[in-house]
Amino acid sequence: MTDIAPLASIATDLSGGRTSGLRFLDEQGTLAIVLDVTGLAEAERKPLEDKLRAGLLARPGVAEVRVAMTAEKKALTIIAVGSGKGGVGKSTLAANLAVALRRQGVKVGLVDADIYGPSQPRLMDSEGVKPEARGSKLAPVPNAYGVPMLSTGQIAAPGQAIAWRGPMAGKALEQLVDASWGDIDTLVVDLPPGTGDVQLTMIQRHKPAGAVIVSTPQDLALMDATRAISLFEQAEVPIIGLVENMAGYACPHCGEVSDPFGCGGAEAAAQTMGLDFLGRVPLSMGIRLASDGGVPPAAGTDPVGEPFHAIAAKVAAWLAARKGR
Ligand SMILES: Nc1ncnc2c1ncn2[C@@H]1O[C@H](COP(=O)(O)OP(=O)(O)OP(=O)(O)O)[C@@H](O)[C@H]1O
Repeated sequence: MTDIAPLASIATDLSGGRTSGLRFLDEQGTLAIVLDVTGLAEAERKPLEDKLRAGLLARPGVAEVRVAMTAEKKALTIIAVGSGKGGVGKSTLAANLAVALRRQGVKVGLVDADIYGPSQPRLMDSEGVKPEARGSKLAPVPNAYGVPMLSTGQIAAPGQAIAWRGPMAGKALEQLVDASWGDIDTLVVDLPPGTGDVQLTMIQRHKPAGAVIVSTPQDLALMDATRAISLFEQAEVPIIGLVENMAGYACPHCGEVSDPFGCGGAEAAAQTMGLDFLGRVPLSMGIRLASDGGVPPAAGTDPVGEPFHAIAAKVAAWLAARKGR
């Protein structure tokens, strides 16, 4: 019988210490081995498995190698992006936050759980692309911005998701969050506006690490935002901070800055509530045009992307501080 110890040592070397449980299953030289692929991207796993198998098969007495791949189910850090009401730019912020975090080195994915208006496929330039199944799980759709994404818009027929209630919405969210995310460790989740079923499922089942709340500056939007904030606070989900969107409009012709929705309301509200203010994104034609064209402003070098980078830097610092705790 071939000696196991030298084979185990070869396997350790070939896999960078990821193998265990090496044993012969029969007298004919069938070898079984466990390969821990935790933290490896999907594309890295197969080559490693092949290398290990080839290395072992090259040894005398080994006729077949059965590799069992295992991976620890890692807990994803979820950042929920919410708003009190629709149309305040929550999806725009979620997309750009994800892209900007990626640029800052965070391994981030994006989940579009906005069943009333899934807009991430458009924002991330992957409209019409359906996610494939990887085993029993969905494989996130890649894009040019390095932020794999899954959207309710990709798993439901157009207009169908809006009718989802409680269990259906919960199941959809489950599929999106519990997908085959590979080496992604942080998920930005674009929630529907308000405080409905999806928010409750998100909070109860997937416990976000923190929430970013988006509001426009006017009082009514801020009142709605306050409701979204209290939902998270009641569930003990920390509020990472508040973002003021569509604040201040610079006229493309004369350059004069006006404030159609007011300005500074969200910052003042954050102060009153004892929350961090993450930043202000101006109302800008550039942001609207780039977003509708499937190019998140944070992906380019145009100055319109800068506010998103500043906000993402604060969120990244929050994530780093949380890790250090
Ligand atoms: N700062 C901005 N400047 C200009 N246009 C913006 C800005 N933020 C968002 N928009 C535009 O406003 C519209 C609504 O934005 P978005 O879809 O992000 O809002 P939302 O809060 O996610 O809405 P919903 O809840 O309906 O999904 C989009 O056309 C978007 O391009």
